Amino acid sequence: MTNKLYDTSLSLLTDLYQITMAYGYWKSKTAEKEAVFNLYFRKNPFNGGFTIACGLANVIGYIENFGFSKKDLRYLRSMTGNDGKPLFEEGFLEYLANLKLTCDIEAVPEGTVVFPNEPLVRVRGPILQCQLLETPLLNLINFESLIATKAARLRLVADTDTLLEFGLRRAQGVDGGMTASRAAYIGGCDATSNVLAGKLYDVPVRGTHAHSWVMSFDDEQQAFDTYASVLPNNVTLLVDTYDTLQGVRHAIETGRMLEKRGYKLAGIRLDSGDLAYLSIEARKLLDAAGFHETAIVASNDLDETIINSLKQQGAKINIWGVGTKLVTAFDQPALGGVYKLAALRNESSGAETSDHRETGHRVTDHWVYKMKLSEQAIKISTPGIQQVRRYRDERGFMADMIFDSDMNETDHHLTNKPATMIDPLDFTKRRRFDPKQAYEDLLVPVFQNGTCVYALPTVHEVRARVQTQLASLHSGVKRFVNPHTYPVGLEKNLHELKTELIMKLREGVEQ
Ligand SMILES: Nc1ncnc2c1ncn2[C@@H]1O[C@H](COP(=O)(O)OP(=O)(O)OP(=O)(O)O)[C@@H](O)[C@H]1O
Ligand SMILES: O=P(O)(O)OC[C@H]1O[C@H](OP(=O)(O)OP(=O)(O)O)[C@H](O)[C@@H]1O
Ligand SMILES: O=C(O)c1cccnc1
Repeated sequence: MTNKLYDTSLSLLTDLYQITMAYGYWKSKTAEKEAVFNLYFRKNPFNGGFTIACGLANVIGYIENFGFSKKDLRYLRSMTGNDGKPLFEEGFLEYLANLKLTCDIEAVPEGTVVFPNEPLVRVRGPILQCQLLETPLLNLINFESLIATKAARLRLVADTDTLLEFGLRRAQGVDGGMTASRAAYIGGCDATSNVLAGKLYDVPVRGTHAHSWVMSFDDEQQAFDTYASVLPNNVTLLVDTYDTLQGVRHAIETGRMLEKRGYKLAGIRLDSGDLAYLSIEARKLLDAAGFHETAIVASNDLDETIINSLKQQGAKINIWGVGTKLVTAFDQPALGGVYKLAALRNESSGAETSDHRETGHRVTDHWVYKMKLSEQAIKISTPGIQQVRRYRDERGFMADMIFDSDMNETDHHLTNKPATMIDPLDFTKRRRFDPKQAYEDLLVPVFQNGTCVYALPTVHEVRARVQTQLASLHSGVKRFVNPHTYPVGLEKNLHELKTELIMKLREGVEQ
């Protein structure tokens, strides 16, 4: 289990409207009505072609600790409406005091490559409970997935070089720093400078030293020698405080002293100036002095574009330290994940309900399917108890098909007959998948009836998963400029259900 940063209950970490809606459900006696919500995003971040799912471990921690404490309830009791009277009645607060989550939750494992419109989390349970989870789930999944994706992009350009996350000082607050360090490691960083992330999340911790160390001595050589004497087994010297190449010469002197003592100069760090030119010149000096194994670390407002450019310029950099632009997801500060109601339990037994007749849907099953209309096609939600089937062949991932795992006909269809996937942008484009085609269903059970049934992988296993997932992805999807769109579509029955529902809802609006 992931260690907790906070020991207090986080059940009030939600938007007020979730609690007022919960009150509404309780008051109108619909709190227990079974609902299904899907969490998904609509666009890959950073104009990229993929996203890395991340944040599930913290979601599990949040849910396992869910509960309204006495202090939470006291606060809710103190809340008032426009008339100055209490917002919530006592019976509701008692209900919250005894509330235990009983939801079923399915989710895509952390470290999985995911794409727009695919459910990353599916929550099924009493609507009041599902509703209370909306904001925290989005908060936890959006940010970590964003940072894991940024780190994965950095890893793609850094290739086999070492990648260090240095962002804590520029991160958005304590939790922004903590979760960013975890997600950055998962996405592909090798270590963080954040010591608490090391302790709580088992992320490896690394670091060099700051300019202040050099500035606190009368001269740079003395600063380097003293540092090396104190920590001979961890010497990476920051060489740009005064004159970078002179700093490299001083570092070489310190390296000679270290070698006499049986240690090595692990590295030098460049933090300003032309990093291509300076790294090439520094490498020449180090090599000429026999320090072939001394690494060159670079930092200074780096991101994947600058690293790419530096590599193209032939920079001799082995280790990249990336802070601000990684942990703040500088060029896109949020992933726009949303959480939408997709179905409600059909409580009228047996026969079709009027809702079903309205949708014209031919399956007389357990659900009343729900969707949100919008003028913008991208904002129309997809109904259904969604699952994602990822087909693959020997070359890697082929396509992802979103289907309704509760439609009996569909299940039968999927297991025994070729499945048809419809391109959301052009309904005439269809792909057929043989039932024997290798596949993996992405959503796995995480909570059943409120109990965690998921064996959480270690952060190291999740990090390794990112790399195997990316290796299965076509290089065109991974390129940064105009990436190829990975095929994601709706299974035919789900597509037809969605189309019928849109038509019916539009007719209803026109009348
Ligand atoms: N050869 C290069 N090609 C592309 N970008 C580079 C190159 N060298 C450095 N950069 C990047 O250019 C940006 C500005 O670098 P510069 O050294 O001018 O920074 P600075 O912050 O002004 O310097 P200082 O830290 O001394 O104030 C940084 O993001 C840095 O990573
Ligand atoms: O540049 P980032 O990607 O955010 O990486 C972290 C930065 O933090 C440190 O700088 P410091 O706080 O000392 O400031 P300065 O180097 O900009 O003066 C370090 O020297 C890096 O430059
Ligand atoms: O260890 C480092 O070099 C470091 C740590 C934090 C920020 N910048 C650099």
